[in-house]
Amino acid sequence: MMRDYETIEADTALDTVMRSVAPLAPQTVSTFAALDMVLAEDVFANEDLPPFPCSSKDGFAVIANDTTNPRRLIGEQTAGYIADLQVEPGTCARITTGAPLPPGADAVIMVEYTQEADGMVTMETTVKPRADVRPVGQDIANHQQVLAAGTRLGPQEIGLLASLGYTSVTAYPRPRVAVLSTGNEIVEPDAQPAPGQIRDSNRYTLMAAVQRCGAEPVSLGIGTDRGDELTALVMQGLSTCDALVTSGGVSMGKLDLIKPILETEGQVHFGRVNMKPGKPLTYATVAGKPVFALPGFPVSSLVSFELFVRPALLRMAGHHLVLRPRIPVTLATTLQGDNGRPEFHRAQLTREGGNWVARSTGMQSSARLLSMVGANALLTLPRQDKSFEAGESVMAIMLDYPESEPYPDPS
Ligand SMILES: Nc1nc2c(c(=O)[nH]1)N[C@H]1C(S)=C(S)[C@@H](COP(=O)(O)OP(=O)(O)OC[C@H]3O[C@@H](n4cnc5c(N)ncnc54)[C@H](O)[C@@H]3O)O[C@H]1N2
Ligand code: MOO
Repeated sequence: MMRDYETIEADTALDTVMRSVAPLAPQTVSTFAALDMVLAEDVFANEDLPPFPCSSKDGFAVIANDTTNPRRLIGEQTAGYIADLQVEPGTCARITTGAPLPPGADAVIMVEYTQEADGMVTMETTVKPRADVRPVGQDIANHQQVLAAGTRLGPQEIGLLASLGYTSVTAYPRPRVAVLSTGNEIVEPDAQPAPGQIRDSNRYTLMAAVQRCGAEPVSLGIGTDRGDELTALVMQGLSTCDALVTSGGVSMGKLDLIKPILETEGQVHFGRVNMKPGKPLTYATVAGKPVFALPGFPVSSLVSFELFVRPALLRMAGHHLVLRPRIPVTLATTLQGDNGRPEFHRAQLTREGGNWVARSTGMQSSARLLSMVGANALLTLPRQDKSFEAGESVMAIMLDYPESEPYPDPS
């Protein structure tokens, strides 16, 4: 006999999920495979950068206060080694950008301000001491803290770590997430469905969504509606992964087996949420790991993922910022209200005259994945009898910041 699940509000459901997940144990990872991972340690410089005084221009290394003109060229210092040169009054050395400043010199004059003839260099301007010289430690001083634990590693942080020789760092690992499709009617996308069958889209949608939030998807394939088979797949997923996401089989049908399996193997925290789409969304923990049993309809599963699974996976990966931005938007057209459940209405936002304007993606059936295609926002429409009027302001969850300006046609 299936337990009767209380319907809870979406906010309460998210709270329940977020309370039960924690960041994974930090690991040592390659700096160069850590894009978008979260650093779990403070990082300090172990050397000065630049490590030697060097030129920031192509020109001549000189003694700034020397008044001799022209000066004798004693040699050249290019980047990558130390030449045997000593700059003294009356002399100068050719130098290139990034090359070490020869001993004796204290400034660089750009080649543009000089004339060179017969081994002599005429300076057409004066320079001050330290001009165009990058001193030791100017960019980073030894022992300085350069990154803080909790930082998300982007291109610049990865480059910074490389510049200090840190080829590995301690970071929160990417959660491994098992993804399972369920249902007797579901077949692989490359199959020709027999009458009554449909192709699996959810597993591919959800694995892509897992990857988008920086986690690692692991396919568990398709499970048919048999208790023993589904139980084995659930346990297999949890034995190798940090979280499990299933789709289908959580509603009221006689073959909707997922909830009872999760009840037997672990603890179901909720099994029904007051939202459209996604009402039968079920959340459980089994062996201490989160299990998200998403509804089978393709839009219901993806919207549920976006609202509940994504923030949980981000928290497991050590992120502090886990929620999408919420902004007020103006409706371009009238939308019918739903007096049954609060709705997450798929829409496209565009920037018009300083406002974000929302256009519905059309028919909002939970089966119609096209209602997600092109959507960059979910309008959060409260439950109400009357319609939402064109020009009215509603709140929206931004799914992606859309690029807001086209690049002018170069032709
Ligand atoms: N008597 C009731 N029936 C239903 C209720 C209800 O409250 N009482 N809730 C409805 C709502 S709301 C939803 S959402 C669905 C969710 O049901 P399930 O999670 O059990 O999903 P299924 O029945 O297995 O599938 C629903 C639908 O989606 C198709 N599907 C399933 N998996 C996939 C997949 N991997 N790829 C593509 N499409 C998939 C499946 O064939 C069905 O058409 O329940 C309502 N029913
Ligand atoms: O809650 Mo269901 O997701 O509306 O179709």
